[in-house]
Amino acid sequence: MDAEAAVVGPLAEDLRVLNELSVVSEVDADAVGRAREHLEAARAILAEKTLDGPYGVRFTADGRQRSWGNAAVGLRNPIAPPLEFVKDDDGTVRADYFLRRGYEGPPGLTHGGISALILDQVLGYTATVNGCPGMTGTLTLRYRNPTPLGALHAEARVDRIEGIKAFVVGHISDGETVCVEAEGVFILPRWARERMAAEASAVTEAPAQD
Ligand SMILES: CCCCCCCCCC(=O)SCCNC(=O)CCNC(=O)[C@H](O)C(C)(C)COP(=O)(O)OP(=O)(O)OC[C@H]1O[C@@H](n2cnc3c(N)ncnc32)[C@H](O)[C@@H]1OP(=O)(O)O
Repeated sequence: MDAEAAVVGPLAEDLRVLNELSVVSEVDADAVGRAREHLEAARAILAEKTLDGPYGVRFTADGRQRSWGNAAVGLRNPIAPPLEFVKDDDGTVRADYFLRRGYEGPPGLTHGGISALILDQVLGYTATVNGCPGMTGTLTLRYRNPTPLGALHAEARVDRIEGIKAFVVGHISDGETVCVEAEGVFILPRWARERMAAEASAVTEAPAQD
């Protein structure tokens, strides 16, 4: 982990813990007031200098991609569980992750929208690392069984690629039972196709160099 990650990663982790405590703390009103004074002091420090827009995608000096603001994988984003992916030799992508009690939907269970967030990211990443990057065109979910909170597993594989479209399938399980199944269509957008075509044509038309 680089030096910046070592600073901002723990901040996001602190905020994940605070998110959960906001839901489950049972301290009295006076204690909540005291905690909020500390949080206000922290907010004022962090707000001293901020970006003007979203974090976006940045690159390290050695070319690695940083999606630190991403809501599913972002190192800096306390909303992200975060997910960390492992790619198998056959192209399957897996992630073991842990959902705290702040991700609750039905009582005691994972919110269905959070499962959608995770599957969107896992399936989209799978398309990308298998050579067919694109935006989510369609994501279809089947909630087969209730999804608990806590330790969970997601995985995905490319079913087929048709030109600019990757059809990816995956699921979330609690380690034993499949809870949510997903199918996604990931499409290289028209603007990206046009840019790639323009770049290819510029290379073809460039005068030969001696
Ligand atoms: C390391 C990086 C990892 C990245 C992981 C990312 C995970 C997260 C991904 C997201 O959350 S992305 C955010 C959610 N998605 C969007 O906001 C996408 C918004 N929609 C669009 O940008 C465009 O509608 C889209 C890129 C999906 C398609 O626009 P195009 O102008 O490229 O479509 P076009 O009309 O040229 O159609 C191209 C083909 O796709 C098909 N198509 C278009 N829209 C579709 C759709 N929505 N679903 C399925 N197929 C679709 C269309 O029928 C056609 O098929 P054929 O070539 O077979 O004729």
